[in-house]
Amino acid sequence: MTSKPLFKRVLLKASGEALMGSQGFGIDVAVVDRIAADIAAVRAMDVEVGVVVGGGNIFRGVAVASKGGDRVTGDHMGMLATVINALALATSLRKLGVDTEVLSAVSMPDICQSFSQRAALNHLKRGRVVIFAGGTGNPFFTTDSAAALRAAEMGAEAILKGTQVDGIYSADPKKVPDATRYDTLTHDEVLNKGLAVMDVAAVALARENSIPIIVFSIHEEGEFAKIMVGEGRATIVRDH
Ligand SMILES: Nc1ncnc2c1ncn2[C@@H]1O[C@H](COP(=O)(O)OP(=O)(O)OP(=O)(O)O)[C@@H](O)[C@H]1O
Ligand SMILES: O=c1ccn([C@@H]2O[C@H](COP(=O)(O)O)[C@@H](O)[C@H]2O)c(=O)[nH]1
Repeated sequence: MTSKPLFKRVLLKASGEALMGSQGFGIDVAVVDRIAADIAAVRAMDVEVGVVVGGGNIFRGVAVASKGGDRVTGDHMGMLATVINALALATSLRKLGVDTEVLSAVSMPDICQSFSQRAALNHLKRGRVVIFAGGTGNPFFTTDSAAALRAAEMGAEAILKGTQVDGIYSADPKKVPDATRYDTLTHDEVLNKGLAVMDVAAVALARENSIPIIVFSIHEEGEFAKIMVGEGRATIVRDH
């Protein structure tokens, strides 16, 4: 691929659920290795890459709350799940020779560095992939919100949401098979139409900071790099 990348610094939100592959739970190392290779390809284009990884393959706080458990404890467990995924992804990236640092919103200094904006920017400028673990560090949020927050803090030019589907549809395509797919939308349209591919707080934060959101399938090998040069299949959410 010879085209010049569209962005100098991006934030990838990598689906946690994707990491379990065809298993019902946990981490399929082959899948993590493949996603790491896709990130390495974008890094090789000299793009600075931050990554927020979800935790849906291991734990979501709402699952506890729906069974009568304590939501905050459930969310703490979900945040820990994102740290597990971040460590797995960092391991796969390092195997490929990609300099990578994990920064967690929840302090656990024996395992990884704690997040600070200053440290993160420093790592990015030195060419390291930075994986933001622990979400926002607060319950009642999701890693989509963490992605929008870290993108704003890092001055990222775009959020790339690598998820289970290849874009934003008129309804959840997993539930409504004849839902239609959008090529482009504005942040307001995503919010006003109630398109639930990303949570409201995340879309609102991206809108306030004029950060485009590009939704694509993380299951398509090489798609991340294609999108960086304006190719590939995705829905683009932007102000105009
Ligand atoms: N209008 C819509 N267009 C596209 N997908 C939608 C829409 N509404 C709901 N969805 C669903 O949203 C899902 C993405 O949500 P979510 O962020 O929870 O999953 P994820 O990317 O796997 O993240 P994680 O596992 O890290 O939480 C898609 O897989 C899709 O089924
Ligand atoms: O800022 C955050 C981010 C995440 N959580 C909890 O973690 C899980 C997993 O994240 P997903 O975005 O769903 O993949 C989430 O369901 C929350 O329980 C959080 O509390 N705060």
